[in-house]
Amino acid sequence: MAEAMLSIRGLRKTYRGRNGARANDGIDLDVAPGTVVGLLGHNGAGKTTLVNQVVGIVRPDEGSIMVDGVDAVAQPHLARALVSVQAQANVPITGLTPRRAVELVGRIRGGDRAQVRGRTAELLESLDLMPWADTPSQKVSGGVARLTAFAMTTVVPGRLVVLDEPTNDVDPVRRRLLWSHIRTLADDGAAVLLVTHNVREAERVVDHLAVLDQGRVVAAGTPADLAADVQGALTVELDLANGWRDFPTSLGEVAVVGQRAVAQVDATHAAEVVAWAQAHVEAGHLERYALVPASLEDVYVQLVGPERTAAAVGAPAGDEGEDHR
Ligand SMILES: Nc1ncnc2c1ncn2[C@@H]1O[C@H](COP(=O)(O)OP(=O)(O)OP(=O)(O)O)[C@@H](O)[C@H]1O
Repeated sequence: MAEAMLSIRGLRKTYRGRNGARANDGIDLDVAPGTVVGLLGHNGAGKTTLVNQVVGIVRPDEGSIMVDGVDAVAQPHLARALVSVQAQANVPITGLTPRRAVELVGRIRGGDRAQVRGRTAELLESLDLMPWADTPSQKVSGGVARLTAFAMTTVVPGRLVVLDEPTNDVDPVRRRLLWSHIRTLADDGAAVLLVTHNVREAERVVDHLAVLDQGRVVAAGTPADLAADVQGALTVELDLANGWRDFPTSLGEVAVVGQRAVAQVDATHAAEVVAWAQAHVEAGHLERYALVPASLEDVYVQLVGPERTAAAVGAPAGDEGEDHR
């Protein structure tokens, strides 16, 4: 990997207060120019805390954060100038239109008027936002507001671009446009740190992934490295007819949600499973079935587990603000 634009070592942060959440517990992470690094993790895993420390909103207890050789803990204002951030919550743009908001940020970030105008039009066009370009912000949908926030972040991108859940609220067609923009940002030389829950889609654009769980990196590598764990595994998806539930023991643990059942099977049992499923389609017990290679999302779920996810969605530790700069 080229020399890192963002280099994090031994990052620790515990929020003070009643519940004392240990949000980051010794994180190491590098993002090189020209690459997209995906940061995955369940709700409360510590992703936003990490981002907030990179941009100097939250002060780490321990560890170092270097942005292009600048010590972001000691000199957050210098580091911030090198970073563009799309925060998890959209910055309010009341009184502006998407076009005005994007142009304004471009000018604030030092872009020249004509360049900013051109780049804004290009972004609005390619994200399919032109129908709302000149609509007052209070009348645009959540997805359009999210895409506008992305355009504001990338109109004059920093050398490090941090995107915290950029696809939230965005429809599937525009999500594709967005993913391709994210890839282009890196291909044009930016180092991109992408926080997302959308494992399936992120897999197509990231070069490296880090999975956070309870404030620690529990797995890291390329999508292929991480998916190697499930090579040879298949996922069978069944659409059940009329509440039918008679699964053979060879399917192992079957997760049923409503009329949909999902199980992992070994590739060596594929023919047997297909024969079984086909017979039950013909008998009217199954509407349809599909056998697909196990995905990175399956690896992710194995790593962080649904029970952890449920536990993490508890009440926040409180103490808002005290630890903020
Ligand atoms: N300002 C704060 N004061 C106290 N605790 C906090 C604060 N911000 C976050 N926490 C706690 O720190 C832990 C990590 O939170 P964080 O927001 O970093 O997770 P996350 O991975 O970004 O979650 P999500 O995907 O839901 O945004 C959680 O237990 C959370 O409740």
